[in-house]
Amino acid sequence: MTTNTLIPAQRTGNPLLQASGVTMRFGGLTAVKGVDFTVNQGEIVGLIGPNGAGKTTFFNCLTGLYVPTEGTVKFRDKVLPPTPHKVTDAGMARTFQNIRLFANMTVLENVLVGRHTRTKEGLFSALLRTPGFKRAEIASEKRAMELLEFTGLAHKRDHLARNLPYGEQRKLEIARALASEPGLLLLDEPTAGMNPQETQATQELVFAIRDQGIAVLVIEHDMRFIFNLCDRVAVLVQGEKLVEGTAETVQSDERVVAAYLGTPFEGDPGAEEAAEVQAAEDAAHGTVSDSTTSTKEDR
Ligand SMILES: Nc1ncnc2c1ncn2[C@@H]1O[C@H](COP(=O)(O)OP(=O)(O)OP(=O)(O)O)[C@@H](O)[C@H]1O
Repeated sequence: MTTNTLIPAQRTGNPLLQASGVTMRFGGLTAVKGVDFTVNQGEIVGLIGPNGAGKTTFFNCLTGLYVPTEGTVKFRDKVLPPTPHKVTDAGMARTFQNIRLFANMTVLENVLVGRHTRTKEGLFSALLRTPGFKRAEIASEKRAMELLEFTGLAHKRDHLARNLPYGEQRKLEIARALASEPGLLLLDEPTAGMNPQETQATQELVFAIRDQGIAVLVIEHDMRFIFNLCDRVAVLVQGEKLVEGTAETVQSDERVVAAYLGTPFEGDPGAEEAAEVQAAEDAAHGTVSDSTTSTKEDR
């Protein structure tokens, strides 16, 4: 991976993204409830939680896809504009849970599309192919090639996106997001469907991105990936932030284990269920068994 083409890291630790009291309701359902959340410059932060916990909804609130029902999201101390396009202009870029590439465009063209927020030339100069437009076009292509080298895709520049293997499509999504020169990159399940080698490569890529001074916020179900990668992890459960801290803090928190696995079992596995079945059978046959009186508290 070539990393020397990008700007060196400036890791100051200042707040970059600040969400305060973010709530998102869909009709009667509150998907995200009063979440406070910060990403500092130079950090890799993870957002985890069981299925349906509200992670993607929260992401969508951060990236302008949804306007939160309550609360504010600030990026570099300014309240974020409420549309994805303006959020990208402001310096936040994202990838999606389901890959969204232009399948029939080449790898290079996909990255060039990602550059459009950073080029000032308008439609008029593009149609007339003014000198200014040509200069901007050359600069854009140079930058796009740097990003393809950085993500290890330079040799595939002329391949159609749809012909790339799955892992490379995910990398291309990241290259395209980086093309908007973000200060913060948001990754929604970047390793979904990847094999262990691809997951490892993604981990290295995310570290390299952070080393270029870009903060990263990542949603992921792969716990090993998250705990290896992140400086800090926040856990959402039923729309609320349950715990936030280092990998060690989160891993050792019993509430997190309970949220993922259900309440920890006490007693003999299956004993309570067996007692219920026995009681039902006894009731059906008009008999009484000792097991009917056995409860978890008794044991
Ligand atoms: N557009 C929507 N309209 C109505 N309900 C929604 C909408 N989007 C999400 N929800 C609901 O909000 C809750 C949170 O969903 P969300 O997709 O944010 O969870 P998640 O943590 O990202 O889940 P997963 O890990 O399965 O992707 C769920 O109950 C979901 O059904």
